[in-house]
Amino acid sequence: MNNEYAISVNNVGKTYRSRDGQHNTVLKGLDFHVKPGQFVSIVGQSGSGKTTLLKTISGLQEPTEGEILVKGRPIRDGIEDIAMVFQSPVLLPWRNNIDNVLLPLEFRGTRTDESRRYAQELLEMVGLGGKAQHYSYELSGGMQQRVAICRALVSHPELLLMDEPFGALDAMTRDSMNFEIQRIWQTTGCSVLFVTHSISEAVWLGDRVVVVGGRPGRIVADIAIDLPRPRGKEHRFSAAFSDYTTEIESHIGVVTGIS
Ligand SMILES: Nc1ncnc2c1ncn2[C@@H]1O[C@H](COP(=O)(O)OP(=O)(O)OP(=O)(O)O)[C@@H](O)[C@H]1O
Repeated sequence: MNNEYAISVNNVGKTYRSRDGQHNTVLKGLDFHVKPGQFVSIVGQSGSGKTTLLKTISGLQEPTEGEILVKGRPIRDGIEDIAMVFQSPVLLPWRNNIDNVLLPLEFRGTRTDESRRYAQELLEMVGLGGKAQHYSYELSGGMQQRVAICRALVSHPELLLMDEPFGALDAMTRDSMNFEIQRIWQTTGCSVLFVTHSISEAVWLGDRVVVVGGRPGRIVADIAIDLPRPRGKEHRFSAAFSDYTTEIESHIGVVTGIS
């Protein structure tokens, strides 16, 4: 079995069946592999199946065709080292921030004194060390999303799946969260799949940008982003950056007929 990849998506398809028997094939023949520690951005038109892809990789739903391997093992083996971050942080309002971070470990029955220390460390890493005992309603949207990221990281995931995590944030907060997530990723070394509607965010963060498009959705482009790390603001204004965004825009347009 191939353990070389953090994730292998092999010929994956997904068809939803509605109650009245209608079939909607959302993804078909998807094939791609993610190396350990890679940051892969995923872009595509609304409705192209990006969220479906992430949910299928996470094991939240099963593929109708093909298979997904995480570190060479089928997802149905109950792989625990995957964590997901959604657009909305969904923190429990009756628990303080550190107890929200610790929630996944409580669900698994693996919470220890050491995990509390680690949760505090994570909050400090995202600049919220002083807010551990506060509640989510006392935080801004960006701060809440940082707590949600800590909650995803507390179980030391090797694979972090992020579905438009910064989509609800204002442009300035989103910018600073991009720096934050780059730093977190470089510190933890986990592999990341990052869905976004922002092509520039996808390019700035990604080692690769995968474009999903068509009906049913398939991979229409997989572009390696050869920009130095760590990336700073200046990279957003480079000629190479602009070439990448133009190329990706053209792939999204080709599939939809928009040019
Ligand atoms: N649970 C479900 N049952 C039936 N159809 C679904 C389900 N989830 C998604 N779909 C359909 O699958 C298609 C793809 O949806 P999905 O949310 O994966 O796209 P997306 O690319 O993430 O969209 P967006 O960018 O707007 O978030 C849509 O037509 C949607 O209506």
